[in-house]
Amino acid sequence: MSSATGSAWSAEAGAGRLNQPAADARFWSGDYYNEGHSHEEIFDKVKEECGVFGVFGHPGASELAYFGLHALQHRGEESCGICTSEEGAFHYHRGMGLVKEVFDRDKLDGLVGDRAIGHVRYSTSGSSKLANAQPLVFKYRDGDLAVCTNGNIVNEPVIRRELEEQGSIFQTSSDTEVIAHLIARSPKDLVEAVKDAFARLIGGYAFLIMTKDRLIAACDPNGFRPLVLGRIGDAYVFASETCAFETIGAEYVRDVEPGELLVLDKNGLREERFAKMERRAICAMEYIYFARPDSDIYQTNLHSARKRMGQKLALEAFVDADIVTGVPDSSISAAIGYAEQTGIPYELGLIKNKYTGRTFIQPSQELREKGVKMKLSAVRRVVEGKRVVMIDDSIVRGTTSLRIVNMLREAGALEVHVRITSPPFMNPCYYGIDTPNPADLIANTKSVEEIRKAINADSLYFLTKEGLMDAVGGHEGEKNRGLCMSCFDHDYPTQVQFEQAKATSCSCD
Ligand SMILES: O=P(O)(O)OC[C@H]1O[C@H](OP(=O)(O)OP(=O)(O)O)[C@H](O)[C@@H]1O
Ligand SMILES: NC(=O)CC[C@H](N)C(=O)O
Ligand code: SF4
Ligand SMILES: [Mg+2]
Repeated sequence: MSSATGSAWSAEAGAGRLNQPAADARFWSGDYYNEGHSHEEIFDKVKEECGVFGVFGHPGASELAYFGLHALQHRGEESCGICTSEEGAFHYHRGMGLVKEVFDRDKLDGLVGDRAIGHVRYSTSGSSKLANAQPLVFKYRDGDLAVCTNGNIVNEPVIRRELEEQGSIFQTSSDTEVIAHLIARSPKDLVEAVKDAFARLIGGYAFLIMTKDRLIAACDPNGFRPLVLGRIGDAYVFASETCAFETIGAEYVRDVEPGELLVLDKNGLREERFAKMERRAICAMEYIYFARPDSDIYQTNLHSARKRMGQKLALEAFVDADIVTGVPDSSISAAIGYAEQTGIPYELGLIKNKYTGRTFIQPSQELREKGVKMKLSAVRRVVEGKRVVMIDDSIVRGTTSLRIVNMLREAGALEVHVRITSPPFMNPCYYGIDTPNPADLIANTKSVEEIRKAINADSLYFLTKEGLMDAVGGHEGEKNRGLCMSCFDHDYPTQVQFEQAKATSCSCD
């Protein structure tokens, strides 16, 4: 095993151990809180996205949606909703919070019908409020229409403005609403109207659309967001991730292809297209971080892919150490891979408190100042006196790494070497991930050596794009072998400048 040298994405401390005070001393002193910043702002980072779930032809549609959404909860915790259809009559319930908080037996019993679409949300377009919770439900000339999406429509501000100028009145500030308007205004048959509407969109999205007699699923022409089709008995199901199928006992059939439109009605399943596949650009962060390890994307299991990322990291940046530890939960798989490849034992050096949600009540000022300790703790007896390799999936603002490195040192680690299973995250995402302001992305303003110093690590290494692509498997013969990596390389697969119009075109929140 050789150690990597000369990579633009690696840095090592000079001779001797780093014992400088935490670079982010204001965090530790509690200044941010004292200045009135909320916990959410302080901990603001790349947020997950959204999850969609659909059922067609099952008497227990709302229950399946409930369990499916519960399995997809990691994709969005702000709000959720389920809309069912019973012979053309729609029933729906939406609320702010987690699936288990928003729904109970009574609510589910009220959601009758043999078809449903459901959603868990992290907002990317339009603020986090009930009006923007999905599925969005409308009445149009042919009856009820419900829509939900995972993703982001880059040119939504332009379409919204155009529609407003033609008289449309929007009920929400969500980008998802434009598709409903485009469909409703078209004189064509539903499927043709939906195809025309999608043809107008630029961005990354996985949509589910339900009308009185149809359920339609569609993915953008680049395939940024995952969407899978499954079967349970005679019924069809759709989900953002296959883990939802495991939960409800459905069988995976296939992934929905970029530019594809699947239509379910009384005649069964029809496979159509609204666009030819553009460059395939599946979100690399799905493989690195967002999706659950027990899910598969294009039949690649996420735990296995992450393990390979860890193995690649070991090959690219070996460091002599006593133990390898992963930052729970998302980096455990990669840490196992790094340990397997190097022969350095994998240890549980860090523990995550599973009861820490995003919106926990802030207790005393003293505890708030040590906020991170509510989420993660170092296992002193495991790390004390050890040289530790710490694997994480990403460094966004750098706050997590800094806190964890310092926590490991406080627990007695002799050295802390940080290995990251993604390239430096330096550009914003326009395709359904809520990223901090580019100026707050640490890799946007700092070199790898500067980041290493800022997070107080003995060495730091980011997996190369090539290592990442090999680990994922990719799709031979296509540019980037089928992954979007724009947040690492700024090579956006679609136009993105519309996004900038947002601030000026839409005054709503
Ligand atoms: O550099 P930062 O801005 O701190 O962000 C990076 C961290 O954020 C994510 O973890 P997070 O704590 O959000 O959740 P997780 O428990 O799902 O990994 C990610 O896994 C990194 O650990
Ligand atoms: N994270 C997402 O996929 C968000 C979907 C949609 N853009 C919204 O904000 O509601
Ligand atoms: S820019 Fe990054 S987070 Fe956004 S879709 Fe591409 S890889 Fe995923
Ligand atoms: Mg993490």
